[in-house]
Amino acid sequence: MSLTVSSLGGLTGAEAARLLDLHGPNLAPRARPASMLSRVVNQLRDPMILLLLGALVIVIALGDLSDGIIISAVIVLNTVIGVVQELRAATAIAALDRLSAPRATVLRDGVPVTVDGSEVVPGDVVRLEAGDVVPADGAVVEAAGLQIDEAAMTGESVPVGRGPGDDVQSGTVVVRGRALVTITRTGADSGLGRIAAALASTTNRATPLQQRLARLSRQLVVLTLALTAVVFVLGLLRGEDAADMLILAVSLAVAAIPESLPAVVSVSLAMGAYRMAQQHALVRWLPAVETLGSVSVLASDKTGTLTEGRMLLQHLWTPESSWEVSGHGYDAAGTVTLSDGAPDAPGSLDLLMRDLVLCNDAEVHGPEAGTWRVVGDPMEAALLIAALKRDPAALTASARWSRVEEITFDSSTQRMTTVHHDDGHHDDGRHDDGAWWTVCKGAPEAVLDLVGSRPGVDEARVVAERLARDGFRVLAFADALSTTRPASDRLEDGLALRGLVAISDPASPHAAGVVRACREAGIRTILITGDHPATARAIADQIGLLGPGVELVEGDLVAAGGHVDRVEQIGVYARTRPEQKVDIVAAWQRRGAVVAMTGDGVNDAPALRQADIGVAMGDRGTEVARQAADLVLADDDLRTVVTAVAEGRRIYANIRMFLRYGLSGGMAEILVILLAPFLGMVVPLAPGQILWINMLTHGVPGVAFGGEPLDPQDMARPSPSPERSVLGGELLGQILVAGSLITAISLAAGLLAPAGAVQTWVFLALGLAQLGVGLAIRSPRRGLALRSRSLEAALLLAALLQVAAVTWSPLQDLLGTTAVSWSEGGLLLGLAALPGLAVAGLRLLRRSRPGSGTSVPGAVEVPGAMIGS
Ligand SMILES: Nc1ncnc2c1ncn2[C@@H]1O[C@H](COP(=O)(O)OP(=O)(O)OP(=O)(O)O)[C@@H](O)[C@H]1O
Repeated sequence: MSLTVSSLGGLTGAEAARLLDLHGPNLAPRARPASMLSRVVNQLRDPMILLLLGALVIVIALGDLSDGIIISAVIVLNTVIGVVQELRAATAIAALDRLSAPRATVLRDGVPVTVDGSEVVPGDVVRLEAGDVVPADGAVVEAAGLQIDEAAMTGESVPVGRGPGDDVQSGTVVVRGRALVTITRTGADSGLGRIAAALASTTNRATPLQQRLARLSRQLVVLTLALTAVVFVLGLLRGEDAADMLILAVSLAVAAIPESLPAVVSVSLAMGAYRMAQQHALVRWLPAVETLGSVSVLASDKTGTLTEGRMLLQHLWTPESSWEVSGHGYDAAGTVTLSDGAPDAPGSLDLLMRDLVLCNDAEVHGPEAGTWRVVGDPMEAALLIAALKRDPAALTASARWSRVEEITFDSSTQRMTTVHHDDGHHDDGRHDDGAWWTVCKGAPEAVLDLVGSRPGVDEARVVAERLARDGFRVLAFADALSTTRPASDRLEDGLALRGLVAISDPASPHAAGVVRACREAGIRTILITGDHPATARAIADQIGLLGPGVELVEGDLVAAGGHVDRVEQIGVYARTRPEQKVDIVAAWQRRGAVVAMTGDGVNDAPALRQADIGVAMGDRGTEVARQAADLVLADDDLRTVVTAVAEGRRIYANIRMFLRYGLSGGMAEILVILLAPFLGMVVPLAPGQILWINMLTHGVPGVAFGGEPLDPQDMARPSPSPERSVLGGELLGQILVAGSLITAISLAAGLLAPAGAVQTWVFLALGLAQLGVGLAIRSPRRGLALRSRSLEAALLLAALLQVAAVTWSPLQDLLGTTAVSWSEGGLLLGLAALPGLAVAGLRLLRRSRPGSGTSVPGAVEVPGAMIGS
């Protein structure tokens, strides 16, 4: 405890504020935001836009002014929309960045407080412990077993020991021990600042989905150019007019371009991430939004994730007697009383209590309003609170034992040991050399093996096993008194059993609901814990993780690779070490699972990175875990993972819905142009008309598709992995069906058209049919919720504009259309409705087929009203 009662009081709040003004915030220099010009140029460099520019040159050369105007308008509009969307996405991402900013614990006015990493100033005293990221450069003032991983700065991944006087650099990670550090340099002056400045020029990479879509559009462009050339040459060979053929070729090129595709995707992702943030799910990098929907396994840790994490010490046991502790959570109220029929043994209780206080790194402050405020490990705090219930002066009474040495807690040894020295001043005035008191606490197996076969040990094993079966986390304590200082390499020699404590950490009231919601959503939940198998089993039983055919195994089996062939049967892993989490995740991934995994410890970082979606708790997790995670739960609530998964699925489904809509329309346009000449229609659509259709059908409803609610069917199973083709599954087939239907009715319209009105009829039928298909593929609605009607509104607006194009004379002139009569209009409308009706009919048929997922319960219990509408 020497570090917590340090003479270092840190800065006062006022000094810190002044220094913050003077030195500026502790932020790494950011990449300069792209200039407007570079954003515009970026848009124009898009291959699709280049193709349009080519088309523009050709139509102008041919003297086709109205088509030229439309093409120019589309280029300008596309660029403006692209830039605006990019800016919106950038703003959303910047907001996310701010939300997931690192934090630091500094001493202000002598009290440890958690502040934003950016508020750390030179002169601040920062408290570091395992799992912290050093927030700025500083010098170590006090340290206990401090080990720092400097890989971020030096690339050297073996942790190095650091002691008083040594420097620590910002961005490095505390893997063990604790320290107080005085900050010397912050922000751009610090080590990380220098690295960040060097990296500031690197730009954000596209997400996998964006990359695949970019590839898809490049392929479309190449395909189009090839088709265009073929059509052009064939037409010339047939003896058609060269200018006509050129216009046809340009039309074809224009038709095939899904202009709005990249914008729809990037905006869907960024806005989705922003919406998730509002629901407390902070996505730390955009591709995670895509992957989230595909998660099929959720590997959760126990403490604080599936349990409440508010621990309460309830039983104490020594070989002499046993006691019960009453109270709730961190409430100050509670008493320590002898168990029924147990003999009174105050001496043994006193010594156990002293061990609880001494071998402990937590702090409690208060109580305020009857409750302690806890700093540090909640389990250790529970020990302090129990000691205070017995003796309100317990902490001061133990203060004369100053800690002189320690072996910090390590998940792999599952114990910690501290050595304390008493200065030799006795209450009666005597004085001697003092005494050394060594305390070891940890998992019962770890501690009891250490003390060997001394009296009480066998009974302790039995008691520990019984308490663990009741769901308690059990810790064993052993200690030793000596008149000489124990040798550093033999601290744990000669320890004798002191006793056991049982700590309850009840299952969170939401845990069972999360497991159920995940199951309904096609996600398998597994529990990975460092705790005793009996404790793990008790919790797993309560939350419905274990059932017939589901096994609980221990970490040793994982170490031996025994889990690999039977991961599907294993529901709970107990006594696992952090490094084994990586093996468990990898075994699932080899089976094709997409794994989300929670973790909070410093050792969890590798597993968080290995998982497809690493999940960290925003409040409770260590800084390292947060920085290694893809998803940070700002409310520390596991239910938020389910919300985020639902949002991920919604985004993915909507992108695919838009692809289905956009690509089937594009396909129809190409087929109509390619096939029409064989039916005697040389140029069935002018380039301007095609662009008009594209602008209407994609532009207006495009954004609305991104806002579509989640189809309850999609909540029943993970989305296809984004690693697979975007067009995978049924999507390609659906595009072909809808595209062919639209083609058929458009060609029919052309054939039915009176002489001179072919283009108008094809134009009207093709545009309206696409909108009809859009209406048919949108996600099903429940009730009449107005909020979710934006797609219908967008489609209606587009339909009205399409009609205006053949009825309003300025647009008629621009697009080269002619008026249609009411009866002709009715006929065309009926024709245009057919593809949409057919698509809707096919969908009804598919949904009513048994096993198609209709029977899946739509009501998934997740917070927030994100699912459904
Ligand atoms: N501060 C500590 N001092 C001594 N022993 C501890 C301490 N913390 C945990 N232990 C022991 O080590 C075991 C493993 O703890 P660890 O923190 O590695 O588990 P974990 O995987 O984080 O557990 P969970 O999944 O419940 O979060 C615990 O069951 C406990 O017996």
